[in-house]
Amino acid sequence: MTGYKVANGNGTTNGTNGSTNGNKSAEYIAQENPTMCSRDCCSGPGGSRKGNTCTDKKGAKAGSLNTEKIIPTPQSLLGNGKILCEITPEELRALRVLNEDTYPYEVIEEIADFITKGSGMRPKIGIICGSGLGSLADIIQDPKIFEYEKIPNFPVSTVEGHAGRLVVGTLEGATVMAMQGRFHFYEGYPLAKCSMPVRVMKLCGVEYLFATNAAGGINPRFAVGDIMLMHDHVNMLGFAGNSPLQGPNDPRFGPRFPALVNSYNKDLINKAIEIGKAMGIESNIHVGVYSCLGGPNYETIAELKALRMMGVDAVGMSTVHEVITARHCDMKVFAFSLITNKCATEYSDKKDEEANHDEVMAVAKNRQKACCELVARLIREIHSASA
Ligand SMILES: O=P(O)(O)O[C@@H]1C[C@H](O)[C@@H](CO)O1
Ligand code: HPA
Repeated sequence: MTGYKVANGNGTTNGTNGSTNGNKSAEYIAQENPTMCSRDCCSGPGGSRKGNTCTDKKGAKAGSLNTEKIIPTPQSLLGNGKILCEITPEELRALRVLNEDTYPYEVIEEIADFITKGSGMRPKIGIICGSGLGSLADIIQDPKIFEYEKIPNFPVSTVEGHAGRLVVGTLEGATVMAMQGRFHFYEGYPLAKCSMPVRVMKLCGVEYLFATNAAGGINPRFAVGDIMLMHDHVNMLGFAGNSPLQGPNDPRFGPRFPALVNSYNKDLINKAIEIGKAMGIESNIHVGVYSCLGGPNYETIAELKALRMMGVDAVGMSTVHEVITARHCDMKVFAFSLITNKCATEYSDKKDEEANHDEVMAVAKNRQKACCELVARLIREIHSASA
């Protein structure tokens, strides 16, 4: 095979003829090597890293293990437009999707088909569970569960408090699908990939997006455990030239230049305020502006001061790109932040004023009952109004 050949186990570097080459530390090689395929399993020292399960070494002679390390290059995999290793067209397509920032309509359609056929449902309401709020999906009845890693072309969750499962079922009579685990920009995913599941929801039949998050309270009136109903956002990643809608626009999802005023459905906000009153938690319910930063670090005092001056009430690391994607494809949006920590806007040496993810998770756990009730009651209202 072809590839990029580097130092072998002796610390020496081999040229194409296998001899030591003092001038180069590594060089491009083009040769047939019957003992290795070009996949990970054979690229480690001594051949297979995954328990010698490789089946591509048909020509290998017993005892002829090659200790040279071959790092595949694009050129080594593609020769005259032909794939030189054994890879099926489906695997090749999956690799392409994995490497692209945006998902073609057809791939999203396939994922949606996989979910609607697998669950036998066309959900009407989509829920995205924020950090520590996975219990929003636990109250779904007759759940059909899809692990992210088993959904074709789906990313995987890497953050604690985000289980990585899609739960489809019914809640208060309505058909719902919930993401127990979202994708964040700081995990290394481009924004279009972070919010791709919203488009999957759309093609599954979802009309309403419920997006939830854990957030730091910047508004001094907010207390830990309060719920802020989002009525607007400041898209800091957008200020920096980043958008989930970047790249070619597919009009089957929505227009090139969508308007975002009135993104957060006023009827749903008003209904949620009424529900908060009925639950006896009206003093813990606020309406405000959320801003998403890239993370994963929490904000500096100067950043928090600046956000406050801009009119931001709560800060987090998600949701905005999901809302943009949902509005682009004309979904109705309801979103709230659970205030898991108060953000300091004055300098202090107090360690307990520093945000940390354990605290975020603990507060979310404590408040999950109230969050679940709010969501369930609002879904009941939507469902009964449409019945
Ligand atoms: O997924 P959300 O926005 O709820 O998670 C927040 C933001 C970070 O992922 C994490 C920080 O503690 O919680
Ligand atoms: N900042 C950003 N993201 C967060 C915070 C915070 O203070 N709390 C929970 N998620």
